[in-house]
Amino acid sequence: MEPAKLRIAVPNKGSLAAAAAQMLTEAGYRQRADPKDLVCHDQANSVDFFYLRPRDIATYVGSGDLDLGVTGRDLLVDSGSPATEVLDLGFAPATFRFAARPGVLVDERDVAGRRIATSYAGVVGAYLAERGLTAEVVRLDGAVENAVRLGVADVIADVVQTGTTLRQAGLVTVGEPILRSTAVLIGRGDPAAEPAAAQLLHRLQGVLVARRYVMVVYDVPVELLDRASALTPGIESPTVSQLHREGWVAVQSMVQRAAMHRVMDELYDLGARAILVTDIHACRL
Ligand SMILES: Nc1ncnc2c1ncn2[C@@H]1O[C@H](COP(=O)(O)OP(=O)(O)OP(=O)(O)O)[C@@H](O)[C@H]1O
Ligand SMILES: O=P(O)(O)OC[C@H]1O[C@H](OP(=O)(O)OP(=O)(O)O)[C@H](O)[C@@H]1O
Ligand SMILES: [Mg+2]
Repeated sequence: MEPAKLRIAVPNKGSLAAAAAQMLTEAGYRQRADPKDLVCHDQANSVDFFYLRPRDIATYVGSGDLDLGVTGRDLLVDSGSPATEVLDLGFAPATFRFAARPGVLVDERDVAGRRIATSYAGVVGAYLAERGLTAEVVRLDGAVENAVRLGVADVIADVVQTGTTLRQAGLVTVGEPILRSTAVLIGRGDPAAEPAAAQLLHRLQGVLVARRYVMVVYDVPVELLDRASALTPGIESPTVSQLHREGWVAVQSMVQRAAMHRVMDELYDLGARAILVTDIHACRL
């Protein structure tokens, strides 16, 4: 068997794993059938996928042993690896923040001199160093919200998504997030220089656009076409086709999913009819 042209790290479990595999599947790549598999060969695309702990992915990509990887921005920063962010994949959004018992800290600078529990010692260390603050960093593997209750630390620095875990532990966030994270594709150097990597990048960008946009089709009297087009300018320009009915045209255009209902209301109020919205399964702009 010929060696694969591209070797990619994918999270094997945790918050990123299912969404990463889903996105790669939508981009046309083969993913493992069994969640215990360590490797998946995608022969058709000449790609090998390696399933690794998300925390280790930046290490493999930074060393050049793997070409690309999917991980969290916070994990990339924490690793100190020379790997860099290639594409924001949008899923698994989370903030990374300080938290303590209510009233203990007024702002972020008050973490100085405290014991800070975290499983992201790299992120916290860099934050303190940048601001010239000193504090004792207590490294833990997880469930750090318990550290205050158990007396190991005064402050925690951890991933916050819904805030439920913090509330349960009786902690409140302090100041602005230390960083905002999402899942990212990481690489080394210029990944687009390698054709197989450039293709993966294009396919993932296509998935992101397909998720962000819907296709809107509607009929409108020709004298309202300019105003309707202004509501649905699309990415390039809307497609306009002749209708059999005299004086009417059909218009087709990509619209941001988040704006879809507002745009439909505005089109209807303008006089457009038969407004249909469909999902985009894949695209290449
Ligand atoms: N609610 C969340 N909890 C933890 N991580 C989250 C959450 N939402 C998004 N993430 C992101 O997922 C990544 C952490 O994933 P990881 O698999 O290491 O942790 P996990 O889901 O807590 O799994 P585990 O702790 O079981 O190893 C980080 O990039 C983090 O920002
Ligand atoms: O703001 P929330 O929606 O509550 O999510 C954030 C919490 O979820 C994660 O913990 P996880 O369950 O992964 O356990 P861990 O600390 O052992 O990793 C993370 O470390 C926070 O504790
Ligand atoms: Mg966790």
